[in-house]
Amino acid sequence: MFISVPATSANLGPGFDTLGLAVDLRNEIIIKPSKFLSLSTHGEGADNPKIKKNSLFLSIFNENYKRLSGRMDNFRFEFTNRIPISRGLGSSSAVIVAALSGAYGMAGVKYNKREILNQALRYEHHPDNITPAVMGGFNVACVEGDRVYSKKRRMPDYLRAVVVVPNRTISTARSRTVLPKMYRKEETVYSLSRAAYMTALFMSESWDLLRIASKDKLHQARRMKMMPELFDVQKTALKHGALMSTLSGSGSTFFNLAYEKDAEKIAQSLRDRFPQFRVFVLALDNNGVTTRN
Ligand SMILES: Nc1ncnc2c1ncn2[C@@H]1O[C@H](COP(=O)(O)OP(=O)(O)O)[C@@H](O)[C@H]1O
Ligand SMILES: N[C@@H](CCOP(=O)(O)O)C(=O)O
Repeated sequence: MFISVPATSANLGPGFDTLGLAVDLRNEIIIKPSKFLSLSTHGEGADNPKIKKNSLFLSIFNENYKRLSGRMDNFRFEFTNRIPISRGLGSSSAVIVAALSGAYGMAGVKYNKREILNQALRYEHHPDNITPAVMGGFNVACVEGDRVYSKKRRMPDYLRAVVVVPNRTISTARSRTVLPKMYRKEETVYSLSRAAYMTALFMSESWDLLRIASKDKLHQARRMKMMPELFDVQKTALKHGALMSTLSGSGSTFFNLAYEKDAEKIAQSLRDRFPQFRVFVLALDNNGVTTRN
């Protein structure tokens, strides 16, 4: 079984825990029956013993494979990781979605993407990464009980994501602990209104007002203070024509949306100013997780 799952950029500024989109940077997993458990890992994290153990993937795969098949069998897992880890590109969501897709596939149980998404919610309680990782495209999502309610919009091929990946990680869990427990009404309305406006802009493909819609007062600035050079990344991207420039998820990556015609120029300006960071120009993904036997 072959599984491919995209990276995702969540929040998109004010859409904390609700807005997110998928980009064409994918982890791939091959699963084959085997006499004994064997793992191989290439790419991101391949030199990290904790990542190589793949405990997050294996624990979710084994739990759900047993739930679905009633058996515990051995497999060979071959991981090709292209999604930087703990950088705000939804690497944990990609693992969760891939493990669930693999468990259903290897157990021979028919499933749809909505089932995978609702199962993924058990492992990651904010839906803004898992939803685009499953569905692809731009998604607005909310949670009611144990279900995700979401709406997808396919992204046009004339847009690109210019992502700046710093050389330092930010754990999502730790990054959430620095956020306040309470917010002033003004801050909440500031972000709430822009998240709603951004959704309307994405759904109507109105790209030229995203700079207004993508401002936030709930989480972004507080997180960027953990890596102050990110303020300069944002300033540089906007100066060179980015449609919007936001912290990707909990960071450290910065997500810059651009027209394809401007993307390379923006990327080069960022590479020149931040040679210590990786800069990728990526197409937007509309497929989400895909599998084939
Ligand atoms: N390719 C991978 N293989 C194994 N574990 C992974 C992989 N990607 C992510 N993880 C797990 O997810 C954790 C990162 O999750 P998180 O801090 O939410 O980062 P991100 O912002 O990328 O989602 C890692 O510490 C690891 O436990
Ligand atoms: N809404 C979450 C998104 C986390 O995204 P990730 O890619 O950093 O895991 C948050 O802001 O904590």
